[in-house]
Amino acid sequence: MALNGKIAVVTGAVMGIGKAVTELLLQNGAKVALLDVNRIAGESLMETLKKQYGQERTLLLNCNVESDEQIKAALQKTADTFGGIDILCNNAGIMNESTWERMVSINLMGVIRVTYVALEHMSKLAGGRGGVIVNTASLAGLGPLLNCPVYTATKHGVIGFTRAMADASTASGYGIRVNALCPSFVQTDLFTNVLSILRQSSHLAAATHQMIEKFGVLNVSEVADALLELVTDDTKNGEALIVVPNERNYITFPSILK
Ligand SMILES: NC(=O)c1ccc[n+]([C@@H]2O[C@H](COP(=O)([O-])OP(=O)(O)OC[C@H]3O[C@@H](n4cnc5c(N)ncnc54)[C@H](O)[C@@H]3O)[C@@H](O)[C@H]2O)c1
Ligand SMILES: CCCCC[C@H](O)/C=C/C=C\C/C=C\C/C=C\CCCC(=O)O
Repeated sequence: MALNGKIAVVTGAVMGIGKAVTELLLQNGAKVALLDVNRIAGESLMETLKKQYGQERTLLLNCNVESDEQIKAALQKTADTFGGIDILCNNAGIMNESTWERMVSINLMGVIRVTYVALEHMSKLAGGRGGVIVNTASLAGLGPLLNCPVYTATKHGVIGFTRAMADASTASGYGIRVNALCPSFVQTDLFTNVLSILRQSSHLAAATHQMIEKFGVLNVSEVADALLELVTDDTKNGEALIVVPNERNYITFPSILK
């Protein structure tokens, strides 16, 4: 898919990975609706983006992915303003094991909520043009992050949802590819904040630090580049792309159900 003139929605768009993805989509000619709950960072980012990419290519929408009402309003506003939706990046996510129900609601249910509303705009069966959805999962969607069992579960859930939606799309003719991105640790506020909690606590801290040493820490632009591959490569559907420093790999899943 060539990106020039395409219309993208990014959730969790104003910080970290979402911000880098937004900037890369804009650099490649797309228009981007930025959905986020952080109004202050959002408004400050919009000032910069409008100066750099013009007044008409970005839209900041206050949208909590826990709210169906806000999601519906945000996607309708995007479609009305830009003329449809071609690309959805489900990226909003948190890591907080002590408020784990909220984490499930954002990390997994948020992806499901936004996807179902987006289908009404994107699916060829609903009058849309088709397109592509990329879900930011994690390497923790493919194996355990030992002191984050619920986070691990949400990301496994995102990968399962991604693969089932990809197969459903092919079988039903939605015209939408659906893929998951699985980065290892990434240098963002989420990572820094969680590390500071980790330092104060936990007999599992040493094991986690070993994992961080083993995998290394990505910068956000490496992650955004990998996400762009999943958006632009029309052969990719139902894929989970692992991203670690200096390396990307597509997962081969067992073929029990095929
Ligand atoms: N940082 C990492 O090490 C890492 C690694 C792999 C995957 N991920 C995943 O990448 C995604 C982005 O993480 P990040 O590290 O950039 O985090 P971040 O905290 O830097 O940015 C997250 C963004 O999401 C927004 N957000 C949070 N809750 C929201 C909600 N309910 N509705 C809408 N927006 C909301 C925040 O305001 C923020 O702008 C998450 O899904 C995370 O699980 C992160
Ligand atoms: C090899 C798996 C890589 C997973 C990356 C994951 O998506 C993001 C991780 C970000 C930071 C993780 C660092 C340490 C986690 C350890 C403890 C966190 C405790 C958090 C809590 O109790 O809420």
